[in-house]
Amino acid sequence: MSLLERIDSPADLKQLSRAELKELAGEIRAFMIDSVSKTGGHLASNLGVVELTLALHAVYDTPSDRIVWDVGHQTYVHKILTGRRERMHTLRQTDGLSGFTKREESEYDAFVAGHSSTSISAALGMAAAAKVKGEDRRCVAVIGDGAMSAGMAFEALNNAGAMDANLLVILNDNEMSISPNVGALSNYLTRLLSGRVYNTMRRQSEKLLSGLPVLQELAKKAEEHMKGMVMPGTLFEEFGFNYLGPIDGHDLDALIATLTNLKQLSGPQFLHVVTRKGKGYVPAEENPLGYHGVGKFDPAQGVTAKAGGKPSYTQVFGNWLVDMAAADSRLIGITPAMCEGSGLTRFAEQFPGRYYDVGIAEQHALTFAAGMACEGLKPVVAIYSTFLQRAYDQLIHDIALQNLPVMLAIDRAGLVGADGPTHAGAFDLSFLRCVPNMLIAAPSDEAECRRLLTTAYRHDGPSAVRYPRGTGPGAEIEPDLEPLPIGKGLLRRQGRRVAILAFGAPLTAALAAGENLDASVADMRFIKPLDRELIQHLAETHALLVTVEENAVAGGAGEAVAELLAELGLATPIVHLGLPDRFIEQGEPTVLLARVGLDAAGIERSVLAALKK
Ligand SMILES: Cc1ncc(C[n+]2csc(CCOP(=O)(O)OP(=O)(O)O)c2C)c(N)n1
Ligand SMILES: CC(=O)[C@@H](O)[C@H](O)COP(=O)(O)O
Ligand SMILES: [Mg+2]
Repeated sequence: MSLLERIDSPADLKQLSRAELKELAGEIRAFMIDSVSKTGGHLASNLGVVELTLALHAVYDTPSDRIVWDVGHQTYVHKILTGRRERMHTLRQTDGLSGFTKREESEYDAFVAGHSSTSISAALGMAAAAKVKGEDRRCVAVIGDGAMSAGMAFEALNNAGAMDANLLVILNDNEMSISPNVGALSNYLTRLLSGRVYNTMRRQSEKLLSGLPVLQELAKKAEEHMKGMVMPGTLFEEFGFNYLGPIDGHDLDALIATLTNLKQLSGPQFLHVVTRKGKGYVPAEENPLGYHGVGKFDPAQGVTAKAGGKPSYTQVFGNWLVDMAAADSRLIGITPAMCEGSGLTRFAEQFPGRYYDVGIAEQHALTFAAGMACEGLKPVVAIYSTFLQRAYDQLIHDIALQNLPVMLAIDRAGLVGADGPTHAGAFDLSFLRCVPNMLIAAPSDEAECRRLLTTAYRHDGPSAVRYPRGTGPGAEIEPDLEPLPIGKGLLRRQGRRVAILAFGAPLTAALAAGENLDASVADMRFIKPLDRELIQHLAETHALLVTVEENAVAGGAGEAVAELLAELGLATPIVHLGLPDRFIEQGEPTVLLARVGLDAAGIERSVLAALKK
């Protein structure tokens, strides 16, 4: 029996000798590489935190002590150690384990994550709650150097450093976000590690430590291991934390000794740990970006690039951006730390002077774009629907209120599959369409995507084009940069009695359902402004209208159509198909769409049920 097979909870871990823990780290890595190669997942980040996770569960008394993992994409080791090893083959699959932390899944998951930079706030809240309730527990936030760059992390540090909360923040510094980390904080951390700050600080720390017996002891231990040092860190000390580190995050002895000491200290503590993303699997160490999120792969071969096939919507956007940038020197491309995922790689290479990765900073990304737009430039912010949620006030207050020509290229609109509810783009149509001045479009295929991108870009005001993760139906893309008429849809199928109004990607399923039902089917293209004439015509010539969208029904495009019918005084019955009023778990996209009735069969069923009524 392997050591790993003996671990069903952190209590089992505490029975192991130090040598066994080290052996276990190797077993966990081998297990994870094998497991993730079959399920897909965030491999590199997890390989980097094996020792840190082991040390945390060996030292802290979980689940009573709270460990809050930032983003939650690096919690596979935590899952393996907390009774979920045997379900790891279901990770990110339909009805399987979540790829992130999830409170319903385990009492060891202290907080739900998926979006970054929330861990310090949440752990601080827990620490403050423990104090209010008179409970004795430690609260730990584990945050990556990428996640640390977000404003929210600094809001939390600002609050925590001035509070007497028993909070430990562990900065897991691997010099990577998804792509290489960017920004002044990242430069600062690099300087800290390079020793320039470190050496000066070390001299100061010797003085400072003379009055602190526990820290002195800790310093000695760390020195014994020749791996780590104790020193005050300028920035984090200024925020009111005791800063410790940097220590080697793959040295179990140093980690356990340090955490054991820190556990005894009260007040805000900050531990800087240095790890290597992808540690222990050479292809991932050499290419942490390529192994941040992987699909299934052969571990012996590593991840291989797939050639050919239909371009994804992301690629359609990326190609359009390069072409439009060549045509218009005012175009600026902005990403909040999602260069590859948003399809900006070619643009970044070809137009480095007009490309901005602003870090994990969605709010800043939008206001930064607004500033550029004020000066006559044409910013395009490439952003996932789910992360745009972070920047809502910036959209309203800094962009729409001033009617600035900032274009949002909203990727991952609708259900996203394996990432699940934290990453679903379920709400953008609802929260965008109530904002004055917005132009909002949703393409139903790749060719239309390119044309709607041009339409939105040429529009002199705020605009958004939303498109889904993955590929579309495979439409032939014209290379030109021709816009479409704003607020005009297209009747794609003339039928009888029933008119299906499709917004964006669901058009393909709507057309299939329309064939079987002999229904009219319209490709609406625009959510705002709506095609009033087309809707009025369809309402006057059909007995039933059915709207279809991959967005929450509540507040979505369908409700916009209903509002228009009411305004026009038309009483045509209308049915709204879209995402229901609950969060949709992760799974195979086709399965999920079928479950929410947005595949062809589901649309057909809903229409027939409505006709019966
Ligand atoms: C608000 C938000 N924006 C963007 C992302 C996408 N994202 C997920 S992980 C990640 C990089 C995080 O880097 P870091 O915290 O250093 O963790 P690492 O992957 O290096 O372990 C990004 C940008 C996100 N999850 N949440
Ligand atoms: C954890 C995180 O937020 C990202 O890594 C995300 O999982 C990427 O999603 P895509 O695979 O859709 O780019
Ligand atoms: Mg990192």
